[in-house]
Amino acid sequence: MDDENMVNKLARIPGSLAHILTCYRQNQPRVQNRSRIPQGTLREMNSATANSRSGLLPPGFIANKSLSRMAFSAIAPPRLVTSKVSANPSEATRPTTAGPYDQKKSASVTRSTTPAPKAHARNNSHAASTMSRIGSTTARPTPGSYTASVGHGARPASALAHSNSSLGLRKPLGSSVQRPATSLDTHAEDGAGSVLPQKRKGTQFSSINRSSSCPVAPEDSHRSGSICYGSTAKLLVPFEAGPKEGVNHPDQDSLKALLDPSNLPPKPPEAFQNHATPSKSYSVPMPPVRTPRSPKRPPPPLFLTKDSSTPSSNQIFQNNVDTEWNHESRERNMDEMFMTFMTRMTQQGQEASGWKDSVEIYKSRISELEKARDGLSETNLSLKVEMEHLKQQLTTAENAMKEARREQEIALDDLDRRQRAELESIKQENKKEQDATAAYHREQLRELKRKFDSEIEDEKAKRVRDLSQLTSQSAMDVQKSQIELNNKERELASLRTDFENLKSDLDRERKIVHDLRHNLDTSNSNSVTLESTIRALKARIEFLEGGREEQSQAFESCNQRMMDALAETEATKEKLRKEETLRRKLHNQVQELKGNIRVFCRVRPPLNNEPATMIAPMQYPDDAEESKEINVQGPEEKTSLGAVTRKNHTFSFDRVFGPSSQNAEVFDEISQLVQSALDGYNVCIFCYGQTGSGKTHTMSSGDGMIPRAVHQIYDTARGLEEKGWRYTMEGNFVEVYNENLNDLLGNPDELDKKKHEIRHDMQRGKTIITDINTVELESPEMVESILERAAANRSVAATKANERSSRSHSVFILKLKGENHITGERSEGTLNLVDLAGSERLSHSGATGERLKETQNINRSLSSLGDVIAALGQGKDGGHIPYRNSKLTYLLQFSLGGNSKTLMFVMVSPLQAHLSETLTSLKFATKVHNTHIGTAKRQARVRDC
Ligand SMILES: Nc1ncnc2c1ncn2[C@@H]1O[C@H](COP(=O)(O)OP(=O)(O)OP(=O)(O)O)[C@@H](O)[C@H]1O
Repeated sequence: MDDENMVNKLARIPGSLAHILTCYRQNQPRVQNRSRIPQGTLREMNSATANSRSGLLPPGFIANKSLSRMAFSAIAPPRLVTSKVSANPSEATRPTTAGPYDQKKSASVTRSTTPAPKAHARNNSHAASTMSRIGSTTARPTPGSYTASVGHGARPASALAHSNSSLGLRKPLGSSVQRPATSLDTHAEDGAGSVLPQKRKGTQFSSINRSSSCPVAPEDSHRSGSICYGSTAKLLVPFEAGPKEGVNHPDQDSLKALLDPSNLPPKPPEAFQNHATPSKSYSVPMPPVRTPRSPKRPPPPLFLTKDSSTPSSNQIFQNNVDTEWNHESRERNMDEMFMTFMTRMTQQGQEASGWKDSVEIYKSRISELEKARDGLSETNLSLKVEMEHLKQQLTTAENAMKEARREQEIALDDLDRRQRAELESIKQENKKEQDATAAYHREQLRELKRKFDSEIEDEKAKRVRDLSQLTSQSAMDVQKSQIELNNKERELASLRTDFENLKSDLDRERKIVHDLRHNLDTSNSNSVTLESTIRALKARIEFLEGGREEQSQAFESCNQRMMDALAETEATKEKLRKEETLRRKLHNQVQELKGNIRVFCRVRPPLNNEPATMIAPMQYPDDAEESKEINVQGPEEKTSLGAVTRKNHTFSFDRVFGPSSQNAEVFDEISQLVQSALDGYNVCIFCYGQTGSGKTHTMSSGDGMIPRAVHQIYDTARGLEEKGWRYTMEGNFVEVYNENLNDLLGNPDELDKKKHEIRHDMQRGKTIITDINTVELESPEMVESILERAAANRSVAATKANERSSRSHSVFILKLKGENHITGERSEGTLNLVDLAGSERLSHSGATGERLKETQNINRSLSSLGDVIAALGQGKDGGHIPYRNSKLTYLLQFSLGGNSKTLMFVMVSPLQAHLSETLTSLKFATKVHNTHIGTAKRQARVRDC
């Protein structure tokens, strides 16, 4: 009673669960779900709710927890879950009053919760039509709608609903329905005890989720009314089995039958499966099910679980018995249950006939399949034939392929052979090219070697030339130093002389002073004497004034004697002039008698750095007498018997000067030729000999022939002044180098650059050189400056090229013009002092390049000189004399002819090393010496007086 009171109290609370249940009981439309809850259940719920609110847990709460949850879930508004989407909505919404054997309205069962319209379309071809689930719709709410079906394809995913729709659930309760055995299924049967193959359990024919991985959560399952059974699933079975649900017995056996997997509908035939869509949705021909409609409202649902804690159906039933329901309603229920049972029985009968129809359908299907199998067999046979044909083609193709492979191998072999042959030929060509390239490179190497050798030779020759140039430069420097030393010595001597003179002057002054003092004394005494003399003279005047006539006569006699003396003096001078003319004539005759070309030989002394071992043996047989011979021992020669012998070469000249001879002695011999130049003759004195033999020393040294000649000329000219002669002297100093004329008194920078031409006045016998500096020698001292200037220019030129003194001819030209103002005579002579270049032979010099050119020019000019002398010696004065063969002979044309006097110095080196050149020079000089040049002609004119 307390509970009832409590329930009543709760029922009065609007919105409370008890209130809702009360309203529901009174058929008041307060909620959509009009579930009828059994009193017992309601009481339990009320009790649980009360306990819950009071915070006390009633006994068995835990065991009944899920049940309580189900209770809440049961009163919740039905949830619409689409478990199947019919391909034909009209069919889905069609009432379940369709004919049970209408195949178009056969049930369609799907496992998928997703719509699969195509599956329905395909199933149509197998006479599987969509079967709308029989059940109530939302438009017709059912109070116990845990299995609330859907309208228009939307219904809760109720497992029971599936059960109803499946074939298995249409069978009578407690019996398993085996699907028709077909030939296709035989292989799938596993033992006699199994009603269905194990693999088919829980497969396509049931929408009951058997695995623990139920797609719907347990709680959701409660709401949706689906059944998930497994290890953790709780079973929710609608107590109120709606007519469309097919579960009309709330007893335990019926529930077990529902849950028995063997009651699931059989697997559709394989042929059907073959045509099933991948969506795993398929249709099976369903036996016609006639859905009975419950004439009355179904009893209130009974909540059951599979758990042991759930009271069994008997208990429930016992509880129901214990409830306070009235008997009338129970009788009504029993009647209804009986009616339902009867309906079910009738339905089962109808289903049995439906199964028979299904068997018939299966049989026809089997026959169709057998036909199909026959067709497939034929197809298989044709395919085999085709396979055989293909095998033959394959064999043929393999043979062809082998043949092609063999041909390809042959072709590859040929190609390989050809490539080897080509490779071999390429190798041979490469080898030839390499040989040719190597030969070409060897030739280039040889050419380069030759080129480098020649360059090395040139460089060596150049170095040798430079060395020689340096040597000669140093020799020149030594010579210069020696000249400077000589000058200094001369200056010192002159200073000493001056000192001596000053000393003597001082002595003389002292003597003069002494004399003056003495004279003063004498004068004093003389003055006394003079005074006495004056007195005596006064007495004499007085006496003479008495004898004037006698004195006049004596004066006239003295004057006459003086006039006689003057006449006698004039006669004497005239006689002297005549004697001078006669002397010149006689001098010239003497010179002519001596020969117009004379040869002197001079041997220079050994130098300090030349020991006696280097000196060649030379003897001077007539040194004490005339000194005209020289004996030279030739180089050692081996006789046929092996004895070493030396030839004696004796040469005879106009004069031979030995090593001890001095320039003064030499000049004495040539001074007469200088006099001849003063007398108006052309004189040519040249030195011939090899380099270093003493030519420059003889000709141009401080006491050489040139300065001595100038001094002599000055002295002679001064002496001739009293005889009426006045002389003017002009000097030129030129150089013939490489057949070019250079002015040694000009600008040194113009050496070898400025061109000078030689012009001859054939009528006057004069030679003119263009653009040449002429120095008038006003004093004999000027010749020294001339010589120094020329030597300086040659040294400058030597630094530019080589030793010019030995590689060029130098010609000092002194033009002497004399005029006798008494007699009117004029003379014009030329003195040429020539220092020839070294006469060494080309083969001995070993010269190359520029030096070779010099040597060739030197040899040519010396050879031309010899030719000219030889031509003159042959008496061809009127004939052709080859003066033009060289610049030197052309320059000396009027000094080498018949009216000129020529003196040749052959200079000899005392060195053994120069012996060969010495002999050559002496032989050449002998030839010149043996030449007789015709009578010289004096260039003198006598002015008509
Ligand atoms: N009679 C001599 N007495 C002393 N020394 C001499 C004599 N003759 C030559 N010499 C010396 O010998 C050296 C060579 O003489 P020199 O230069 O005159 O020869 P060269 O024939 O003129 O040579 P180059 O042809 O090169 O001019 C000089 O040092 C010179 O002083």
